[in-house]
Amino acid sequence: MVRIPDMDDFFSRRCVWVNGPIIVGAGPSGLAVGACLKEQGVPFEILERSDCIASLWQKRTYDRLKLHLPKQFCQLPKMPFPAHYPEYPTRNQFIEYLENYAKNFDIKPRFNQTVQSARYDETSGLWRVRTVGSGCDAGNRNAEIEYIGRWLVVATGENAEQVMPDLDGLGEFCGPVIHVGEYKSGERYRGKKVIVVGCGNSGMEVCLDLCDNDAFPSMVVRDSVHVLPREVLGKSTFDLAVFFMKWLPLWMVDKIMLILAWLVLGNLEKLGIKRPSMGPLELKNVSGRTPVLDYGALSKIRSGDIKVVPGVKRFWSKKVELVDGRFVDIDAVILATGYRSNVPQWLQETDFFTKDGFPKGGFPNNNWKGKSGLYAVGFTRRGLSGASSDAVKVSQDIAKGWKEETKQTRIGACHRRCFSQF
Ligand SMILES: Cc1cc2nc3c(=O)[nH]c(=O)nc-3n(C[C@H](O)[C@H](O)[C@H](O)COP(=O)(O)OP(=O)(O)OC[C@H]3O[C@@H](n4cnc5c(N)ncnc54)[C@H](O)[C@@H]3O)c2cc1C
Ligand SMILES: NC(=O)C1=CN([C@@H]2O[C@H](COP(=O)(O)OP(=O)(O)OC[C@H]3O[C@@H](n4cnc5c(N)ncnc54)[C@H](OP(=O)(O)O)[C@@H]3O)[C@@H](O)[C@H]2O)C=CC1
Ligand SMILES: O=C(O)C(=O)Cc1c[nH]c2ccccc12
Repeated sequence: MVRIPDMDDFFSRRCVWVNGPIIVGAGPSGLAVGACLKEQGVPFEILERSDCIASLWQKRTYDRLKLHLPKQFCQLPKMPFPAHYPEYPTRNQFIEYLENYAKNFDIKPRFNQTVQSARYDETSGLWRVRTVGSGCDAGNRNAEIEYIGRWLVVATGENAEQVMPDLDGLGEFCGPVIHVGEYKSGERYRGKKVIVVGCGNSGMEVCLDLCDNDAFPSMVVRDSVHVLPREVLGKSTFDLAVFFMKWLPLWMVDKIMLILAWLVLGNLEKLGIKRPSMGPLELKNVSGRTPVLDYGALSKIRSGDIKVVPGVKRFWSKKVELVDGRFVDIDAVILATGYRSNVPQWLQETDFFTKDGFPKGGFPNNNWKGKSGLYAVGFTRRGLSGASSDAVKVSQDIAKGWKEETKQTRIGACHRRCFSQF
């Protein structure tokens, strides 16, 4: 990377030339592309808004979190998990693995660099990526830098921003309100009545954690949700789904999943949990809604320790009014209302990315490659295994282009040297 002093512009924004791809995000996706590029000898720069790698995992996940999928579906390319890791590594083990991954491939992201805009300059054929310094480093804070390069890899993730729904009356509620991204453990909720809005994997597990800490959770199920057993006869449900998908069409695998769920978990409608009309895998494909893998929340629902309630009508200072007209006294609110991509906030491009911040086309089509050197990694709705497969494809494609361009530059330089002799 070369700093070009005479390109500092009128507002003294530094410009930095990147001889290779500019990667936005140092989560598992960004690290995986980095590792694959290193192997091919392609230089790159990773820009990360936080002050550490995998900030989602380090800063926005709760203490008891483990990977929901068996480890073979969660490892990144070219470096397996250590053999002593359990089938479902803990959050700390996963972070340790990622730290070692970065160290092993000598990946050094530029931290505290929030990408604010990225646009393709047709005239020069280059991407111009503007960052603003963030974090506590006073020298760096608010400093603007423009990174310029031939390729741009979007690796900011499907979960870049917390979804904070505009719930009626929430401003009038007197107690604490947090998004689940801020939740660490149920300790501070001991003895408290807590409403958890949302019943995805986060909402379910937080309710379980609240029970384990002697709190009294009510979980909002506003519509319907697919709950599947984590394992069937000691075999991971996800593993089974992947196995069946090799031989059978999706709708048939969905039917099998539902039969297995019914056999292991029984009929959930009695518990106030309706299933969507679409099957779990099809729904994940179409809308991104991940089926909940049951970690023990269902038995707490059965025992009445977790109350299932319908949608929220509005909040009052110390209670919540539900759509069925009931009022429930509450001390705290946890919004487990999901996440969204932030790509539309900074990427000035509408050909490849939709307004939801996902690449067009959808998995397994070519949703990793756009035009003019633009790429996406980690938007397949297939978790870490999808990110890994994207990273391999993207790095190979970029390496091909990079080698081609450097060869041409060398030939150009050679021509210039030859001509200069005359
Ligand atoms: C609680 C939770 C548990 C999960 N468990 C699993 C699991 O067990 N198995 C599985 O396969 N998947 C799981 N997932 C899915 C998750 O998406 C992946 O695990 C993984 O984190 C995706 O990696 P990523 O690099 O694409 O995105 P992220 O991990 O979100 O990383 C993106 C990075 O980009 C940075 N960034 C964002 N915007 C900007 C910007 N404008 N400028 C600079 N940097 C920016 C972020 O700070 C972040 O560090 C889980 C998700 C959550 C929320
Ligand atoms: N260990 C693991 O592997 C874990 C993995 N994860 C993953 O992280 C990702 C995010 O999960 P999660 O945080 O649960 O988010 P999800 O997007 O999966 O779930 C969000 C939930 O909030 C509900 N919701 C959204 N807005 C409202 C509203 N206004 N009123 C009422 N309910 C609302 C949704 O309901 P509706 O469906 O009706 O829109 C849904 O139930 C997922 O991919 C998940 O699999 C999360 C936790 C643990
Ligand atoms: O946790 C996520 O977000 C994932 O995408 C991984 C995942 C967990 N459970 C699943 C069920 C179907 C497809 C992906 C997942």
